[in-house]
Amino acid sequence: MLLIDAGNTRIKWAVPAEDGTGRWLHQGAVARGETASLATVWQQLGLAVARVCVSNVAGQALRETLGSVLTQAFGADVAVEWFASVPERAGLRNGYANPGQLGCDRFAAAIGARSLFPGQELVVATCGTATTIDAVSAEGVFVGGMILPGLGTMATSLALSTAQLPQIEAISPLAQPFADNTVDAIVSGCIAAQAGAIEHALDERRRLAPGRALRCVLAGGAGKVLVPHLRLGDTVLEKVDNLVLIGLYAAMVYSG
Ligand SMILES: Nc1ncnc2c1ncn2[C@@H]1O[C@H](COP(=O)(O)OP(=O)(O)OP(=O)(O)O)[C@@H](O)[C@H]1O
Ligand SMILES: CC(C)(CO)[C@@H](O)C(=O)NCCC(=O)O
Ligand SMILES: [K+]
Repeated sequence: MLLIDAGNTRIKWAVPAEDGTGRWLHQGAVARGETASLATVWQQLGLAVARVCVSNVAGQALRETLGSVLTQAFGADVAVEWFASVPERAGLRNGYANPGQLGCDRFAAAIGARSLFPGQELVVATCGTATTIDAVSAEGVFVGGMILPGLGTMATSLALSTAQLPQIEAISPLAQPFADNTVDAIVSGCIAAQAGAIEHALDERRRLAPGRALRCVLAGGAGKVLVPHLRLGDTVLEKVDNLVLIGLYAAMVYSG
């Protein structure tokens, strides 16, 4: 089995072990523009892949490229499931008014979070190109969520929209919130916006589902930058890598 998380910036993939442990035998990631290089990567691993499950939020052109890369690597007979947001899957009910409108990576991430923390009240924050902060109830309902620019996207939008603000090369942890230079001030502002949105979402969820122990599941590349800045009170933080891939795996092996 091959699992693929095609995001707007990067394509992440993994091959799970067949022993049901959810351990990865192989994994990798490429920039979206390098999708074609995956054919050689996969061929060189000599994988015998019968089934592929893809979460793609990067559009139709990427879907076509990925489709032909999969055919090139594994032959025309390989069974590809294009994972989609549906009203219910793997024990998770989709609370979107129009279930198909929900990004399939968010649906997969929620299934993944629930497979790791079953029966728990969850707020799932995924920090990629966009940041999404979603509520998943203890009963297994994707309640709904928030979408905001991701950490890098926020910083880049400032550089693009202003004369004097530079593009930030790498966001490193900050010593102090009130910075004494431009780069650190941008970083501090964007981190505060991201961390503040997550804290706000947790507050709202505590208000709407009072008296329930809440877990904050944090995923995505920018998550590690945010960890030291999050004020969570008694909410337990669970930092998880590859949450979308974990969710695709859980959906593929689910037997309700
Ligand atoms: N050390 C870091 N410094 C700055 N930004 C970072 C850092 N680590 C991650 N990011 C930011 O995190 C985001 C990348 O996270 P991640 O790798 O999970 O997403 P992605 O795979 O690129 O996104 P997508 O799934 O949307 O394709 C980008 O917005 C990037 O700018
Ligand atoms: C929000 C993103 C970009 C996060 O990757 C993706 O889930 C997406 O394109 N979603 C579609 C819109 C929605 O989820 O409501
Ligand atoms: K768009």
